[in-house]
Amino acid sequence: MEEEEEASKPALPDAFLDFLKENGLDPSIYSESHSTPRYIRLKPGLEARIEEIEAEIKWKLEEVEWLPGFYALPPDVQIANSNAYREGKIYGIDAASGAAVSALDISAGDHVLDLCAAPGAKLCMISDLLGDSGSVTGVDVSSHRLAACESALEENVTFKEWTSRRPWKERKQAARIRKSGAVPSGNQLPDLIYYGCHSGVVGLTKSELYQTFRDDEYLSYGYDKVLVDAECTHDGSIKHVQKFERWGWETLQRRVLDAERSDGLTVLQLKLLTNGFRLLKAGGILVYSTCSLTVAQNEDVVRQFLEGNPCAELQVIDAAENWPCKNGRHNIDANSESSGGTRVKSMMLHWNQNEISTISGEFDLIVASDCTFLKEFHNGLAQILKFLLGKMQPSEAMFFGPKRGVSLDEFLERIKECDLRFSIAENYDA
Ligand SMILES: C[S@@+](CC[C@H](N)C(=O)[O-])C[C@H]1O[C@@H](n2cnc3c(N)ncnc32)[C@H](O)[C@@H]1O
Repeated sequence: MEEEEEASKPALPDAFLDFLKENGLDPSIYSESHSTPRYIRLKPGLEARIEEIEAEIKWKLEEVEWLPGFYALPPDVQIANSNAYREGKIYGIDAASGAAVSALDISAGDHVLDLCAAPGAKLCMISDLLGDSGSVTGVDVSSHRLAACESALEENVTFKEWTSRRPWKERKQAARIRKSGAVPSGNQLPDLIYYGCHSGVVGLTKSELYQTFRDDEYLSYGYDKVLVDAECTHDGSIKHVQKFERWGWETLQRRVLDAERSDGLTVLQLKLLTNGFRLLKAGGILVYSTCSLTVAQNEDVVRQFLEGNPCAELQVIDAAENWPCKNGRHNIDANSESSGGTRVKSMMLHWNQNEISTISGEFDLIVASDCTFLKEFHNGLAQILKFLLGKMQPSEAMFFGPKRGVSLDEFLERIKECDLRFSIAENYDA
């Protein structure tokens, strides 16, 4: 029995096993690494030609039911020499990468920023989903990784431009369009920009990119969707960890386990997330993803970001309902079961939403925290409160939040205009 257990143990060095233990991760996920399938994505529009593609790669593809356009195949099936691959009918991309892109909920005409784009698997998929509408901007700091990205794009999508820096004239023009409030025109082919850390993104200058925004200044311009697929320790990529068998386990120490590097990484991750959010239009969607499984590089980074950016809101990913992993909805369902006879339900509600007749006048008590921060939403928020509060019985809304500038006073003016009464209680810890 002991021998059997020993045999099924993954052959990982002790230092990595300690790292997994410290981070509460189960080492058995690495034991199947040699049989973990690889994934490909089919170019949209080729669904009817799947049999022809299977003949070209000499393998029957297994559809990934929860991720449209994705297929699994065993790790030892070679596709690189097949016509299907060479002609760009299929390309290799992990299902988890596909999930991150599908969480962006890309629609035709979107302007998308991929902030850590190289080597470009997700960028290819974003480009595919946009077709010839909208635009995609890829950014990365590593020129050699961007070279790989450029090749991937050349093989898989058409793109307009590859530049280390947008020309001054073009940046000026983009800044003028932004100041005039005009929406950038659609039908742009992907605009690939290697721009180091700054300059050229939606017309922002370097100083604008790094300036601190005023409370009421959060972007009415910017990208519809932003992907921050941050630099990380890659410990969650089973295939990546497997490569250390060839590279030598000693390099794992430097690349994954070095605590100092991890601390530096979490600072970088938070900065990337914060910068990505700055470039997101109000009401846009940002996806933060990593291929690490540690809480420090994921939940902790997101928590710190949300603490510093009260106007950002965490959302349940609608596309994730059928994903074979834990998600927000799983928690909501678990909580609703633990509330006895009380009905618990979640829904998305936009403050300026008009069509909410099914829940209007339903609530005795509404609790909200820290949401009076954005002036442009004060009217919508005050009106929706009036709409939701019960009219036949006494009802009230409680707002919690720190006092910031005059935004609360201004919100209360809108509350008065809606004929609602209010009182303020201040109670701060020393
Ligand atoms: C996880 S990889 C991105 C993978 C890519 N999204 C894909 O699907 O192929 C992280 C990338 O972040 C880049 N990176 C690291 N620091 C950066 C920074 N300050 N700004 C932009 N990119 C950065 C790295 O060069 C690396 O290519």
